[in-house]
Parts: sequence; C-alpha cells; structure tokens
Amino acid sequence: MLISKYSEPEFDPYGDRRETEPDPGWLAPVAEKALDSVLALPGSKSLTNRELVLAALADGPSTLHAPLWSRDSELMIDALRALGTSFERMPATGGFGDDLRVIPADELLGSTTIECGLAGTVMRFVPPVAALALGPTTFDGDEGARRRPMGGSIDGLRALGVDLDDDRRGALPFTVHGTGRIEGGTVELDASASSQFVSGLLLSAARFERGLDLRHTGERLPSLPHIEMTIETLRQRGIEVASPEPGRWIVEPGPIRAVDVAIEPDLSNAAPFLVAALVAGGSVSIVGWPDTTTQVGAQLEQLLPRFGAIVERAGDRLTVRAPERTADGGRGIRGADLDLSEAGELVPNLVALAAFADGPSTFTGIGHIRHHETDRLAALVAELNGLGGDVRELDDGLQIVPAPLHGGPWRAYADHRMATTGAIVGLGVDGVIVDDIGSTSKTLPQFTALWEQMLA
Ligand SMILES: O=C(O)C1=C[C@@H](OP(=O)(O)O)[C@@H](O)[C@H](O)C1
Ligand SMILES: C=C(OP(=O)(O)O)C(=O)O
Repeated sequence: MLISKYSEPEFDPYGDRRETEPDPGWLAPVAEKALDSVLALPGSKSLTNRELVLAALADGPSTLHAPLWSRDSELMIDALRALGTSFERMPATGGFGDDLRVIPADELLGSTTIECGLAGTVMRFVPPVAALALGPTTFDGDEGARRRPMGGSIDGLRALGVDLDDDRRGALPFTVHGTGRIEGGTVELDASASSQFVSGLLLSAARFERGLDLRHTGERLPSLPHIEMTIETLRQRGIEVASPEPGRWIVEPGPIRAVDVAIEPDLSNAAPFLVAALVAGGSVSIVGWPDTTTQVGAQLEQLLPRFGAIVERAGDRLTVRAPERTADGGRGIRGADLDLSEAGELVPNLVALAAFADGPSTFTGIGHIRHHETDRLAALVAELNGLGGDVRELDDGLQIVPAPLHGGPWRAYADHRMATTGAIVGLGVDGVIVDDIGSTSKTLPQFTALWEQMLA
C-alpha cells in the first residue's frame, strides 16, 4: 500500500470505543448445581481439514457431510479456493451447518497469498498443494503463527526439489514457487516439533510423480494418532499407503478418489464438557460418539477414569460421571501420572482437571506443545499460578499440585484450548475472567452457547 504524507489514517469503526471501553472479558460461569447434560458437537477440525485437502486433489467432486464450520476450516477453504478449487454450500443433512461440495480445479494455480491464521493444519497441509500449483504462493498468518515451527514442511519440500523462499528460515511468511508438479521420491525430515510435517506431505503425496518414501529422523514423534488419521483418510480414497517400520511411510502415486464423507464430531472439543462433569459434579453425555475412530479425543474414554471418572458407552452416546464426593465434601478427583505425547491437544483441559484433584499429577511427553497456538506449558503455568495454583514446568511436561484457587484474570493467548481451560477453572472458582473467549472460534464457534446449554 502506498501511504502518502497527506493520507488520512485508515478508518477504524471500533477505534474510539476500544480506548474508552476495554473489553471486559468473559466471566466464566460457576457451576451452581451438578450437571445432567446431553450435548451434540460440531465436526472434527482434523478430519474436516484433511478431507478438504484430499477433496481438492481428488479426481472428481466430493461432498463433506457435517463438516466443521470454524475459523480453521474456513481458512482451509479460502486457501484451497485461492489455488483454484471451487466450493458449493449445500443444505445440511445434519450437524451444525451446511454440507460442502468440493470441486477440484482442472489445473491448480498459484500467484496468490494464503492466510493461515493460527491454523497448524493450513500452514503445514497446504504448502505441498501450492507446490503442485503453477506460480508463486506466499503463506503468512497471525503473529502467533509466525512463532510456530515450519522447518519440517519447508525442508521436506526442498528435499523434494521444490523452490521456496523463507527469509525467516523455517518460519512464516514464506513463498512456494510452484511448478505444477513434484517429482517425489525419498525424503528424510525431523518431525519432532509437529506430526503435521508428516501429515502435510502424506496428504499430497499420491499426486507426486513417484509418490513418497518419507522417513522421520528425530528422536521422538508426537501426536501419532494424527498420522494414523492421515493414513486412514488416504486409504478411504483408494491410495496405497504402507508403514513398513515406525517413522517411515510410503505412499504410492495414483489418483485420489472422489468420495462423499461424513465428518465425525470433534472428540477433542468434547474434552472441556466431559471434564466439566468431574469439576461440577453430575454427568455429561456426548451424542454421535463414533464406534471406531482415529481421533485422539477417543482416548478420553480411557484417560478420564484415571482421574476417577465413571465412563459409559451406550450406542452412540458417551457419558462421563463424576466420582462419589469424599466424606469431607471433596470432588473425589484423583491425580494421575500420564504420558500424553500422543494426545498433546488434550493437555490444557486435563491440566484444569488435575488442578481440582486430591493429589498431584505429572504429564510428560509434551515438550512439543510449546509450539502449539501458544507456548502451552508456559501459559498453563502462568495462568494457573496467577490464580493461586502450584504448577511447575518440566523439561517435557508439567507437574500439577492441587492448591486452593481464587478468581482473577485468565489469559487465553489467542489459544482456543487455553480459553476453554479458563472456562473449566471458572466452573469451580468464582470470578475467573477469560480475556478472549472468542478465540474458541478457531475450532468451536458455538463454545459459549454449548457451555450455557450444559449449565442450564
Ligand atoms: O494433524 C492434526 O490435525 C493435528 C496434529 C497435532 O499437531 P502436533 O503434532 O503439532 O501436536 C495436534 O496437536 C493438532 O491439534 C492437530
Ligand atoms: C494444536 C492445535 O491446533 P493446530 O491444528 O493449529 O496445530 C490444537 O487444536 O490444539
């Protein structure tokens, strides 16, 4: 933009109000009674954004039933549209919004800029698609997104012969100079900072001339279930994928079949509601819980009993009940020592649960969540300790010693899961004010409405 000496400052309709009326934040409601709630949840972010990419690369139009409509999925739609994909919204057949028909481009075209927001799935899954497009595509995102590691994706594409400019070396913003084709072949990359480096390459790999033989070289690999999810979505579209040994994946080249898919509810977004049953007492049920799934949120069924929860499955309904109250009126929540390397995205909500337990908890295997929407280890320590908590950061985890908490401000750091964690703490502690509950729009724009429904 050319700014001349005489230009007026850009008109900001909220400018004055922001100065005089600072956002008061969201006063988290305290649970006044035991819960008895049955909830349905919108579609999975991880499934929606994988299916969007695969549908855009497929050999014909695909329909997504009950996809997630949220900031992350809409950024993915915008990104793929910018590369030439067409989308048609269709009346819902269930779920929380329209269905979506995805019509692949005849030829993917770059010469565009893609806004990733704070979405890891957009910044790591779309660059290979941009390399398959003709022309340069520049990627950028929120301030927080520029702090998220991109080295795995960038190095992986470079090793495949793709030309990229990354002035900030391994971080946004960067430009992919797409030539319309990727030769493919053997690649090594270190995905210890994020499994999404692997998923991003696997999702596009069937469109590489020689497919992909990918090896992870780092010492640890977080969020394995998310890689399993990627493999499963590829297989559903007729792609041959093998994993002959841990940390190695082979994708054969070939057409990506156009299929209609129903998106499962987001089981990781079930976490705050299910945890609420233990903090408030009573029970919370989620309907539409799939029989089998690759979503890591399904592990809540095994994880919550470690804290004393009673979990039942009846048909498509998962119910979590609080344990018996203790003789002195305590919640009866137990502390738990857990390796959460597979389930990093559940950590913030489980930390809130551990803060109300009757003994300490230690969560390990989660150093990589320092690179999520914010440094989640530092953020959880700062916010809980700010309310009187006793949380300590470990090399690759957290130790949570329950302590009496008091009300006060809770910063979300633009992180949806920090915001929902503040809501959980606020159920049990009067006066918790979340500064940015709107950040839940990243994956669950209906969060406050569902929270109120749960408490009604
Ligand atoms: O592929 C995905 O859909 C995701 C992978 C995981 O990322 P990391 O491997 O970076 O933890 C997870 O935490 C994130 O919420 C979603
Ligand atoms: C880490 C997360 O998101 P992203 O897909 O942006 O990595 C998350 O949702 O917890």
